[in-house]
Amino acid sequence: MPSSSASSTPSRATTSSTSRPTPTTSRLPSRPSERLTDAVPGQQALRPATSADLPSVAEIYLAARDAAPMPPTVHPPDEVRAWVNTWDLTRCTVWLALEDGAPIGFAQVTPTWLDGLYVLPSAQGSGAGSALLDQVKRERPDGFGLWVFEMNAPAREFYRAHGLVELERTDGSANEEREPDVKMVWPGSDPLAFYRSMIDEVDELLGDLLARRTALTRAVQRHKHASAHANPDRDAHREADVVRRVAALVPELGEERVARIVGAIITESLDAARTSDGGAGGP
Ligand SMILES: O=C(O)C(=O)C[C@]1(C(=O)O)C=C[C@@H](O)C=C1
Repeated sequence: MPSSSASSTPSRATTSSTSRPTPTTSRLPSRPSERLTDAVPGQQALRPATSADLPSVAEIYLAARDAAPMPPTVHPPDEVRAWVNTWDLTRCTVWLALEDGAPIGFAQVTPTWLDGLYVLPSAQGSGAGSALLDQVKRERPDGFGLWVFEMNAPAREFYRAHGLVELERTDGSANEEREPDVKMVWPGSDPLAFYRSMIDEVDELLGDLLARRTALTRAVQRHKHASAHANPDRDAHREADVVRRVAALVPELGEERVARIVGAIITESLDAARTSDGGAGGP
């Protein structure tokens, strides 16, 4: 079943890829200063959910998902109900939107992710989605991320209209539904710090990958030299093949730029292989 966990900043590996917001569109103005804890007849209110609310939360989730342009849930409704019932409200916060005291929507938040924001189809356009999102922004002033299915155009538009930014797209191979999705972020009160901390995380991965790749270039070179290979240093055909494969993964850069990047990596790896043993190159 889907689960969520927290990380210092949003990253693909730590989100529940099944949490998909519904297309909540706000016709009423959002009310950022509103912090109601008690229901007022005829009006909407927000309050944190308790475990006693989880059955209602599950029904909102099922109804909202059903009506949204989202793929069907992989799990049958009773499994979804049982899963929602396991949510640990000491590890995530669930905010409820209420109308006349009855739950009409909810937002599930971890320290760095908005794992889900769903509003009953009958309450969409009532401002409940905006009120929930404003509450999440107040609670997470340093920013947060979320995943939304690419096909869920109304939800993406809703988030864009509320200042969230689309950052990454996937082919869906990592989510349960196998549907392309999009990572969106709200960069919080200090966007530069938010984006930089995300860059730091990616750079860490990049550094690990560079270390692994450099070690492999060294190992291939040693093998080629030891076996008197016909083409011991550069192999243009092989490099062109590498560039094609990498470029297919980064269409935004295009083959020419990728060729320059891959060329620099190989040149510097070959240089490192010649000038030191690097310790981890293996036999
Ligand atoms: O595949 C090889 O033959 C290598 O030597 C490895 C490698 C690389 O690092 O990918 C390095 C140099 C060659 O020009 C092609 C590729």
